[in-house]
Amino acid sequence: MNLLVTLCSRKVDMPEGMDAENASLSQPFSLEHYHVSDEFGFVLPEPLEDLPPYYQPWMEIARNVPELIGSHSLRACIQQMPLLETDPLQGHRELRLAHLALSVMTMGYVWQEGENETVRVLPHTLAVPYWSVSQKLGLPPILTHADAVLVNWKKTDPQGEFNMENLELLFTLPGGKSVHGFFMVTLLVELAAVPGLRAIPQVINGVHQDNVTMVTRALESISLAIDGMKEALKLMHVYVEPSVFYGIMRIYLSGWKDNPSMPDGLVYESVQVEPMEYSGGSAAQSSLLHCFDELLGVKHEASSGAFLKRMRSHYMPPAHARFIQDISLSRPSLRDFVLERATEPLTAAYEHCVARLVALRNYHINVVSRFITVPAARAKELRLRGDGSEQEHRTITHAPTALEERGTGGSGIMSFLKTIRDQTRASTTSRSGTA
Ligand code: HEM
Repeated sequence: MNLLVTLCSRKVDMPEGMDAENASLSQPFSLEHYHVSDEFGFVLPEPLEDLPPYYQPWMEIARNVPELIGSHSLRACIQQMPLLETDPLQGHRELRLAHLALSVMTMGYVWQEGENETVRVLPHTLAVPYWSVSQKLGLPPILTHADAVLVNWKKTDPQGEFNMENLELLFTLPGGKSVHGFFMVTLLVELAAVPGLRAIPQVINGVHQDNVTMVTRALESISLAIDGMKEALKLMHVYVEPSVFYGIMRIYLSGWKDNPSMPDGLVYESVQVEPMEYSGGSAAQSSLLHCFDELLGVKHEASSGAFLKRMRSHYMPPAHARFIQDISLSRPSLRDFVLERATEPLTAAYEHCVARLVALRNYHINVVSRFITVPAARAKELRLRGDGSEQEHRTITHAPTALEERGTGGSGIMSFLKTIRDQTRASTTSRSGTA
């Protein structure tokens, strides 16, 4: 078999006006080629903490979004902000920090007064540079997982470990400690996956070299990494308060696509006259599970598959989307290789991987139930009966009703997540299924 993996990077579907690189090349499959770090995976290594002094007007507002929302003055501050050029921004890291700062301001601007007093127009002082930076990066002009998690961190002690006590957010949103918990636990899930990402080239190159042992070992590493992701996800229960997530934070993560509170979308002033629609931030935009799905040959059902494809095409850094794409195009596929070789350790390693992925998705469903389904039911009950503590009233009864039953994609959350879990289970090579 050819030692070289042929990678046909197709043009990733991008929103109108955005360019994606389009490369066709032949080389062994490697992470580096896709801006995936050996040490940090999809997380941006050592993100910048500040922009040049010219951008202080942005940074001062972006760093104080929760306070300015609290005093109902964020919108006024943004309207008075000077219109800054984006040409002075140098390189990928400055652009990513600028996108994050502009994203945090935008979410605050739109949702400052909750779901009933939304806006139709994002002022040009924010919309024009935001659109420009988004185009340069190939990201949408809304807060994404790539902003809120992948670049929104620093270590308190640079020599210290990656743990919750040693991680700080660069920018935050209303919700206090739970915002830190939510984004940093998600960051730890990304980091836990890194050994699994490092094993992906070994699987693909191993299949091409017809090296059963290499593929088997790499699959075992991926299983361990998926278990590590699940362990990290458990920290959500320690660091995030469900009522705060549901009642305070969630609206700031929601978008203006399929959202009844903003049925027409949002006009980006001086960018385009017609309103535009974008989905809110979600870890469905993380590249991790997309990679493992493509590697293992998980086939999603039409509607959930379409949602995931949209997340991949429009809401991830283009290099990461190409990574996923090229995993999916690699031939022979891992699944065909496993079926064809049919050796006991290889098949067991593959089945185990699928089972671990099902277990992770099952755990995630429990998390979603605790952080969305249960508080949503409680909010409904409180609205009907009017009892409950003052604290409860301050948090969950103010949650947006438009988001009650829906995910950021507007889907019925639980049936969506269970379908994806069941399709994962169905990719097993045995008839009886696993997990
Ligand atoms: C409090 C914590 C969390 C909640 C409430 C939550 C909620 C949700 C919801 C509602 C969806 C449906 C799609 C959408 O609305 O965007 C979703 C999808 C998804 N979430 Fe989470 N999530 C949480 C944490 C995480 C974390 C830490 C990860 C891992 C990086 C993650 C990974 C995913 C993935 C990959 C999907 C797409 C469905 C799938 O592939 O199984 N979530 N999540």
